[in-house]
Amino acid sequence: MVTPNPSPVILSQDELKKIAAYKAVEFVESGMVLGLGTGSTAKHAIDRIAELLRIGQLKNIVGIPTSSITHEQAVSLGIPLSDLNAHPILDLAIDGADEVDPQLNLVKGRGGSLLREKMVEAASKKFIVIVDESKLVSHLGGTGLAMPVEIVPFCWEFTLRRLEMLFIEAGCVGKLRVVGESGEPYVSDNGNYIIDLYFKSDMGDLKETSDAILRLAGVVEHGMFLDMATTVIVGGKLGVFVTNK
Ligand SMILES: O=C[C@H](O)[C@H](O)[C@H](O)COP(=O)(O)O
Repeated sequence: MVTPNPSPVILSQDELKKIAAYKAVEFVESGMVLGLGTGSTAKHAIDRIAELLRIGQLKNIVGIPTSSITHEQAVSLGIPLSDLNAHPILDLAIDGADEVDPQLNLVKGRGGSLLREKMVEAASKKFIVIVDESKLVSHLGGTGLAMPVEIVPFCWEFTLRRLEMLFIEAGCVGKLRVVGESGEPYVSDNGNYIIDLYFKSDMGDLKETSDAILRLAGVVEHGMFLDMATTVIVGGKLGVFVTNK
């Protein structure tokens, strides 16, 4: 489905994110338990949900945040929150992504959140992904950008080398994510480190790649979200595109 952009004005990337986010919020209904995503696109959706709650167009929403930063945003906007213990099944989750392939597989986590996102989104009956069109790729990892893997801090260099060895034929290089120029490891919401994997050639079969990473002791989770999204909403210069699985 395509909603054409009626405006001839050139929209910024952030405006395209906002359009996708607002479209996703049209799928939110009163009484829903909602997974609240993380990142600059999800932030727009959360702002919009809070606005609709404020003006009474939405009622009785319970939000399940996917990161501490989203938790803070939702609290500051007065969105009622809970967790997976109290709500093991969610009606809908809305979140951004770093890459989306034609089968609606995703790379997520370049902003540092992936484990809580995956837990919440895997527990949702529906998962709407919101992106601007720059996130669309023909195959995951083909952009040469990072595929994040969350690992335990214990002997992280050992785990990094093991990850590289797994994909040595694909020319895989791993880098510990650090905070700015400090050189200090980035620490996730869960107290873990993140290794960014860069593939010189194709990642290969995605399911096999996923399984191989998850089999490695020391790995907590990775940023490939395979077969999880039920809908992707893309904000593009020609309009908003909605694709359902
Ligand atoms: O780690 C961050 C999350 O997975 C984000 O949802 C993802 O990076 C997309 O973020 P943004 O909407 O800011 O591009």
